[in-house]
Amino acid sequence: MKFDNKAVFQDLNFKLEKGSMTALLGPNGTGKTTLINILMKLLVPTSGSFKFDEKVKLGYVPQFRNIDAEYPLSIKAFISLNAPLIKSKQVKDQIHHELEETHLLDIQNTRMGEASGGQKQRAYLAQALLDNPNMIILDEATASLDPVAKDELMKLIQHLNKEHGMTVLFVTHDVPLARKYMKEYLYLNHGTVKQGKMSEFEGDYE
Ligand SMILES: Nc1ncnc2c1ncn2[C@@H]1O[C@H](COP(=O)(O)OP(=O)(O)OP(=O)(O)O)[C@@H](O)[C@H]1O
Repeated sequence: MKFDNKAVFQDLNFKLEKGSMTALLGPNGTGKTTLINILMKLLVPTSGSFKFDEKVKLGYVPQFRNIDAEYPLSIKAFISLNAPLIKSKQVKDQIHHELEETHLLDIQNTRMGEASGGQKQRAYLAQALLDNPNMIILDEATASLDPVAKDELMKLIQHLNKEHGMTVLFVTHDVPLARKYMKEYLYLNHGTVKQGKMSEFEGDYE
């Protein structure tokens, strides 16, 4: 991938297996977000190609960013933004199910603006789950969350992987967190990528 003739990375060659849990690691500015944008087809690579199995359905949880304290929608209404305006019983049931799955049922009427960082990220996850993805990409979704909220989100991701076979690609700078929850790593640095088992990841680039 090049921007203005400057290569961000080249000769990337990797494969993500169905049901894998991969941390996408790398120093600032090495192209993690660029790579994700390519995978999500938001960016076209300068050259090269990639292919998803035709059964792959992608979901996405964005980087943590704070929502205005005055934001008027409830957690439930926010999640429902990703559902048709006129909601069939089936859609209503699914919203209920995703609220339950992400442990937000009891606080579904709390305003998003008042929710904690962890609750907001779980709401983004619930919103993504409404599309029934079988692969989920998380872009620094735990950055700036406190340790308890990080663990809660990661445990949920782990549950989705174990119980629902969800393939996970998790962009993070948090190597200890990746060691705790991820099974594989992709390490982007010096314009190329290394892949391996998270338990064998050496190096602390921070
Ligand atoms: N649209 C763009 N036009 C020009 N340069 C870009 C564009 N998008 C990204 N870049 C450059 O590409 C490089 C990779 O950026 P990217 O945001 O993908 O890195 P990153 O690994 O996600 O960084 P971080 O860890 O800080 O989030 C950077 O040097 C960035 O300035």
